Amino acid sequence: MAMATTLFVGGGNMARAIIGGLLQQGQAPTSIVVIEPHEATRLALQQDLGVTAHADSASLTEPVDVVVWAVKPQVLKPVMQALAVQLHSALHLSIAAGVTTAAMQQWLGSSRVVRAMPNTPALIGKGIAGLFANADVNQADRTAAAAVLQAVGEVLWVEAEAQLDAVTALSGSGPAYVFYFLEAMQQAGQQLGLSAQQAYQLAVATFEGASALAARSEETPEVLRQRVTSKGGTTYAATTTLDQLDVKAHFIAAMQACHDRAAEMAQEFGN
Ligand SMILES: NC(=O)C1=CN([C@@H]2O[C@H](COP(=O)(O)OP(=O)(O)OC[C@H]3O[C@@H](n4cnc5c(N)ncnc54)[C@H](OP(=O)(O)O)[C@@H]3O)[C@@H](O)[C@H]2O)C=CC1
Ligand SMILES: O=C(O)[C@@H]1CCC=N1
Repeated sequence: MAMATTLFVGGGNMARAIIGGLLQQGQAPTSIVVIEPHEATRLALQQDLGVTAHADSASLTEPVDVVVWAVKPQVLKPVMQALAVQLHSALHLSIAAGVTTAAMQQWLGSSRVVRAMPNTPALIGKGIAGLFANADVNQADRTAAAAVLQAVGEVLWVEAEAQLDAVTALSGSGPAYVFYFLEAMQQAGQQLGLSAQQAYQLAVATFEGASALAARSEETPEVLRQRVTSKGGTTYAATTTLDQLDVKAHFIAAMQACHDRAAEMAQEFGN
């Protein structure tokens, strides 16, 4: 029998991304088990990644060290409660948006709970995840939980649990804003006479280049923006239009809505 160390409950998009990272880091496929009710998803995980996937916990015979909870927040409570006794001795790492450590500790009857907010660039090892654990969680458990997410990118600990809702508004949902922006740039490029493919290539390369420049530069984004903006030139025409339309304020409002939804989900799915 394989010695299981990591169990994923829920084998969807995020679970798959993290499992891929763990395997790339050299974790043996035999040490990763997934519980996933959807048969096609189970088969894909087994065939593509070589991990074991069960339909439910009845077939779970392996000992489990770390459980990664990767189901939707809506179903987390009943799923956790159903498996709490069976997984009592494990360290629990939840990636579900909104749901608090206090609620999960209660459902699991365990204090060994770490909460994380990862993002989908984890799929290519370029994720960033916010992590939170309350004072009950010891250093060894914090390190073990962080190691799971470090397999797919950077990690950032926050001091207050509420800050995870801000992490959600920034980096958790953030990739969607970037893709939204790419869609807009592609659409504009086409309207301005480029092909869809040309516009997309230019937009993606611009995002990649500008992000890499920001990451390497010591300057603020404001200064970097000013360097693109020649006096009376084209960028100025674009950014003054953005300012006139109050795009920054609208963007901040969108992120506020994201943050507020995360906090609301804690009430909706955490009781
Ligand atoms: N996607 C993202 O960018 C991010 C997501 N998250 C969080 O990650 C979690 C998972 O999200 P994501 O991967 O996108 O969602 P998915 O819907 O892709 O994955 C969830 C999976 O859990 C399965 N599932 C449902 N019920 C059970 C059960 N009882 N036992 C085991 N598995 C079950 C679902 O199967 P079925 O489809 O058949 O219901 C599905 O395959 C969410 O809590 C979300 O808040 C966090 C950060 C970023
Ligand atoms: O949209 C969501 O609820 C999840 C959490 C962060 C990204 N996706």
